[in-house]
Amino acid sequence: MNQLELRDLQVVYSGKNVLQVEQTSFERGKIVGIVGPSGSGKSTLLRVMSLLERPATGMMNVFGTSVHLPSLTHANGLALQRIIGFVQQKPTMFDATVFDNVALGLRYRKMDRATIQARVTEALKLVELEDAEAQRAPTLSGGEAQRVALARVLVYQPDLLFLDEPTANLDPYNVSIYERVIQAVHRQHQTTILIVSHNLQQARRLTDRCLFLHKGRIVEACDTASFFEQPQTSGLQDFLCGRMIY
Ligand SMILES: Nc1ncnc2c1ncn2[C@@H]1O[C@H](COP(=O)(O)OP(=O)(O)OP(=O)(O)O)[C@@H](O)[C@H]1O
Repeated sequence: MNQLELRDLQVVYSGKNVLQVEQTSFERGKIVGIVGPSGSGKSTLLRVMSLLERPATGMMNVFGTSVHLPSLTHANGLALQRIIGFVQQKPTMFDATVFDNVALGLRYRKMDRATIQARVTEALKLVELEDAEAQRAPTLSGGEAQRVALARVLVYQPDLLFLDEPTANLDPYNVSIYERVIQAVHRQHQTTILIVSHNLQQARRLTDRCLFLHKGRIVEACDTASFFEQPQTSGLQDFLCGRMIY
């Protein structure tokens, strides 16, 4: 099965339903944008799909393998976790060199030194930070840190790449590097990419498909051109026009 699918997903915080998805699927090898107002559940959705958080209910089927998310243990989820690359909104840089930060996932996978060296060099070159290998990661600028965070997941060549507001707070130069990298990775590896973005132009530039999340529900999901040119619901129409929606 060439799909990533969610069914009967529900996330509840302090008695409040913050995410409720009956069914949605993502075609393998596509870039999908997730947009919606602040607090609509976008980051929660990515955290749950990255297995960092367990929902109250929900099944996820990843290319034919089905998992019951609430009961998934760390040990049972490990194989799946290893094909997922998640870059969080505010990535943590460990107090080590850029090289060691990027090598982390490969060391967990017990790869040999030569492979680690080659993969890290390649990933840093891709994000245009090959000269920063020896720099202490906490001294990086915000834009550089975001690119290192991306290199840190690209280095293990994930099948699924989840990006949460990857270019918020970056200048146009860093945004364009970041977008080029995403497109190059997608072209080369046909990675399935989900990207949360408040930058509607970016969602339009990068994605094949978009979904609109409002109050924890997927209200609209379609190809990117239709999403922006023919929004069906008043919620999405208002959102795209910059009107406050409730
Ligand atoms: N750990 C938590 N405990 C309680 N409530 C939470 C927790 N995490 C998120 N929430 C709530 O869940 C809702 C969805 O949050 P989420 O961060 O997923 O929204 P978002 O769409 O990503 O927002 P933004 O665009 O502002 O980043 C919000 O109302 C938020 O306050």
